Amino acid sequence: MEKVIKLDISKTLGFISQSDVNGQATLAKKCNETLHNGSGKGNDFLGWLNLPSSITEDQLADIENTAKALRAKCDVIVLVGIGGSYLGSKAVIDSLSNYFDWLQADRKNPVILYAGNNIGEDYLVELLAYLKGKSFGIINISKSGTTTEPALAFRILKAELEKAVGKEEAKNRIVAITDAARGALFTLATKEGFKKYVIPDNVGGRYSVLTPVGLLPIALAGIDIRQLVAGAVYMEKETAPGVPFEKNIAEIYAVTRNELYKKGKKIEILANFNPKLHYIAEWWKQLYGESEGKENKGIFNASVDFTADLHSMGQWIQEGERSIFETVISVAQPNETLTVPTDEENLDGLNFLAGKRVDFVNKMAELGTQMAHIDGGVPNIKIEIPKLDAYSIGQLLYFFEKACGISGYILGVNPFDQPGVEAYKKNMFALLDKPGFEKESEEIKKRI
Ligand SMILES: O=P(O)(O)OC[C@H]1O[C@H](O)[C@H](O)[C@@H](O)[C@@H]1O
Repeated sequence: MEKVIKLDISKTLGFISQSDVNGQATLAKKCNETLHNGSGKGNDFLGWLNLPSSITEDQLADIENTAKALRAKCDVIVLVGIGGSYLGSKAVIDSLSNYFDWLQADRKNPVILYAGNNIGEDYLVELLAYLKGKSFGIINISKSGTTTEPALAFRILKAELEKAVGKEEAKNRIVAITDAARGALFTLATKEGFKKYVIPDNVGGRYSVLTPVGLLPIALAGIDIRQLVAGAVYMEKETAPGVPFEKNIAEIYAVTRNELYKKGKKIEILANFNPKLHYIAEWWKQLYGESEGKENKGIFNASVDFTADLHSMGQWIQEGERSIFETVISVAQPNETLTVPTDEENLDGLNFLAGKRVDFVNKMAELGTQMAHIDGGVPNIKIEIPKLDAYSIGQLLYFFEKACGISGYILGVNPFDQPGVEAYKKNMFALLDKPGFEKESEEIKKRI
């Protein structure tokens, strides 16, 4: 079996035509070239493009050593971060770990928990209660170093860690990943003497999974980051502008989704048939949503976990407004084997499946769903990954990143900024009387 991911757009034809797709080949190629020659919008954020092939042995070894040192000290690691500062790690860790990993008592790797991605008071209190008496460490990730949610969680967690092990030992258990020279987290980490990793200036948060932002937590979870990077390196080559359009899956995916969008398919639903992929979709939603949703345009990104959501959103997908298309991530081979047992009494009527793999049942659900949805007017793009391993996931991440850059340029937006995210922050700061927001505070309070 080939160990590469495959893209199949044949089930969109009928909604769009092959000549619609081919007709955009030159534009897609131009957009891909524009990314590589750095002449497009947001060209100060293109560091992710060659990231896989430029990661050095020293960088990988350093990350692995830090992971080893933390692993030796900590049974639990709290990853503090929001958006691009945690979604990539969680996506990879969840997709490549035993689903019940966090319940295992005899562990080789620390449990990874998350904070700073919400402002839930109960969440933090319950987390602190869990951490009591545990040997824990913190990885604090913030590109800007000024994001409120992680800063707030870190302040609380750091105080707790210092209370538990003392200020000196806490320093050995805290790693900060942030800007090279700016931001509150940079200042704090420098002053306190925490181990620091840098998020390069030219890599935006949602494109940062292959920097220490993703690699350190992923390594801590016991995942082979070299294989992850190797998969991304492979995809970097396969999606380069020199690769002809017919073979360039990033260009084809970017074109296909834009052609569907032009035909009124304004919502893309990323579907999986494996619960471990849930957070890959969450990561993908930030990647595409923040990259393309601007200037009053852009596909709306949604996601579903099948077959669970066939029993909830399945109805809408089958018969609701015909404004959607579906992109399915299909895993060709499971890592484990389980066959349906025979039951003499057959009271549940399932003996027709006896001896069949559970994955065979899943694959028939997938095929049946694809056919039903196409019949219902939902174009279907299929992305097949060979199996859930680090090499395949590395390919998948880079594939989505590359296609996103191309797709954003096809749409005509800057895929590397996110000006709209500031609106809620400004209001929140005004409402909280943050120093520097006095005028906004006065204004907003009149509106309440
Ligand atoms: O890493 P940080 O600077 O803390 O940013 C975390 C996240 O929040 C911001 O508001 C942006 O919208 C995201 O793109 C970013 O990933």
